[in-house]
Amino acid sequence: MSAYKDKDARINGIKDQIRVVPNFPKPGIMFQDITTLLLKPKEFKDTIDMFVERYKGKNISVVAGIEARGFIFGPPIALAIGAKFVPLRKPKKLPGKVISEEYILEYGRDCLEMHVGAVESAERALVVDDLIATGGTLCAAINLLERVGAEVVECACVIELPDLKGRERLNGKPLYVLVESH
Ligand SMILES: O=P(O)(O)OC[C@H]1O[C@H](OP(=O)(O)OP(=O)(O)O)[C@H](O)[C@@H]1O
Ligand SMILES: Nc1ncnc2[nH]cnc12
Repeated sequence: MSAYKDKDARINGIKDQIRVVPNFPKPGIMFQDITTLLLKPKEFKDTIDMFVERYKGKNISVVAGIEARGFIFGPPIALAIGAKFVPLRKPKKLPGKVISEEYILEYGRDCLEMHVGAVESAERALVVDDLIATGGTLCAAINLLERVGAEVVECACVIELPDLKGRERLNGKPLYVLVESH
């Protein structure tokens, strides 16, 4: 689902603050830069508020944020809905026992890890990131959570690159995005 199609008045303001940088980090990539959105308190707050309005009261006990940019949007959402925040990190960053999932990116390969014991069986989880491109990263995050028995209620991203069809890799898990970029 995309809030963009709902024509919420806040959406255009959010979209306008995302800078598109051609050919970064590699030729042919149109990089969606959310650091410019973070410089604008109103639009940054609108972004968080829109997610909080959607997920408050949905009995979500864990917000899982994906390194690095999911660490910007995930924690304020978690605090506002009364959920814990669990970081899903790149390899060798977490000090405790972890489970790992490898995945393929638009511009390379990577791996996500989660601390064993951070999420318990039957918990209701929301996965948060800034952007879905090919969907490989979100797919790895969903797998990590489901391996420990959690129910992934939805994935939430600020931006979707719909041309890359990442949604189709989420095995039917719902995805909610605020902005589509072509
Ligand atoms: O849908 P996908 O094709 O998997 O791509 C989306 C992922 O790519 C970006 O992160 P990146 O891997 O560049 O890491 P970073 O946030 O640490 O820079 C973005 O923040 C998502 O996490
Ligand atoms: N085009 C893009 N912009 C920003 N982050 C990305 N991650 C994968 N593709 C991306």
